[in-house]
Amino acid sequence: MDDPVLLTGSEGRVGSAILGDLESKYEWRLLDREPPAADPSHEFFVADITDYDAVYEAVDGVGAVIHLAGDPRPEAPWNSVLGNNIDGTHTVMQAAVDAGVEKFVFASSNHAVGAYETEERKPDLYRTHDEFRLDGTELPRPGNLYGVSKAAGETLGRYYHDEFDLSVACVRIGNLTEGHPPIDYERGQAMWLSYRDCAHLFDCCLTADYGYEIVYGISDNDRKYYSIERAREVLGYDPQDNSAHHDD
Ligand SMILES: NC(=O)C1=CN([C@@H]2O[C@H](COP(=O)(O)OP(=O)(O)OC[C@H]3O[C@@H](n4cnc5c(N)ncnc54)[C@H](O)[C@@H]3O)[C@@H](O)[C@H]2O)C=CC1
Ligand SMILES: O=C1O[C@H](COP(=O)(O)O)[C@@H](O)[C@H](O)[C@H]1O
Repeated sequence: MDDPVLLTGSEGRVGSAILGDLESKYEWRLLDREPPAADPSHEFFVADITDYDAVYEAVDGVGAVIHLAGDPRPEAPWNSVLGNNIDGTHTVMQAAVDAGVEKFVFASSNHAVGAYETEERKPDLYRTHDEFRLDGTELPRPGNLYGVSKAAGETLGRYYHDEFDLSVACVRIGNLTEGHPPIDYERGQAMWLSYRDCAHLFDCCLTADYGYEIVYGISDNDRKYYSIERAREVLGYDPQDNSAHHDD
């Protein structure tokens, strides 16, 4: 990717994992509604993603977008996910298509499929002996309104791919935690995504060729109920971390 890359939600946790490893690899444009904490070393747009004109200005001239901005709270209320996650994602995708962007990487979530974790399956599906796997071909099954908003973002991506030929990768991110997997939290350990695997996976999304993809964003954990085979095959994802290699 020789053209600049727009990173929305750059001031958050996922943004810092991505920039931590990839800052010097791409020419970044950063966008967040919060101003940068320090002097930014990249072009920075303070804007709300529901503001089409501001987003278009940021996206015009980039080759790819990594879209992270949104309300990340599983308990977020409808008015917030409707505005920040659904309207915001629609605005960024529409502006990307209008500006002729080729590739769009969408931060989806494990919560788009959270309701597959039924009482019958829990807690066994969080453990190594259990062979239950979601692989991205299943229908969305959200367990909260936040998950509904992520499923909506994936569907918007499908539409913009089919109608406008935008390459779209939806990454159903698990639990991004810095330095070590979540402690005393089996579910979080099964879906742990380390910072370096996060940066590597989004790097793969910028460099691989694809049409429309849904992949899971977790490290290569022994415990897992999300398959990472599609991410390996299509994107060349080769994670280095595993929650089993930590003591907690
Ligand atoms: N951290 C995690 O483990 C996971 C994160 N995700 C998704 O990844 C994305 C990033 O998550 P985090 O970095 O953890 O969240 P975060 O809250 O740390 O960062 C989100 C950033 O987006 C910005 N933002 C929010 N609404 C905005 C708007 N309307 N306009 C402009 N900027 C806006 C915020 O100011 C913030 O800097 C979110 O879409 C979240 O749903 C998905 C699964 C897991
Ligand atoms: O989508 C998200 O998922 C992670 C993990 O979910 P949790 O239910 O184990 O907390 C969450 O931490 C993050 O905030 C959210 O955006």
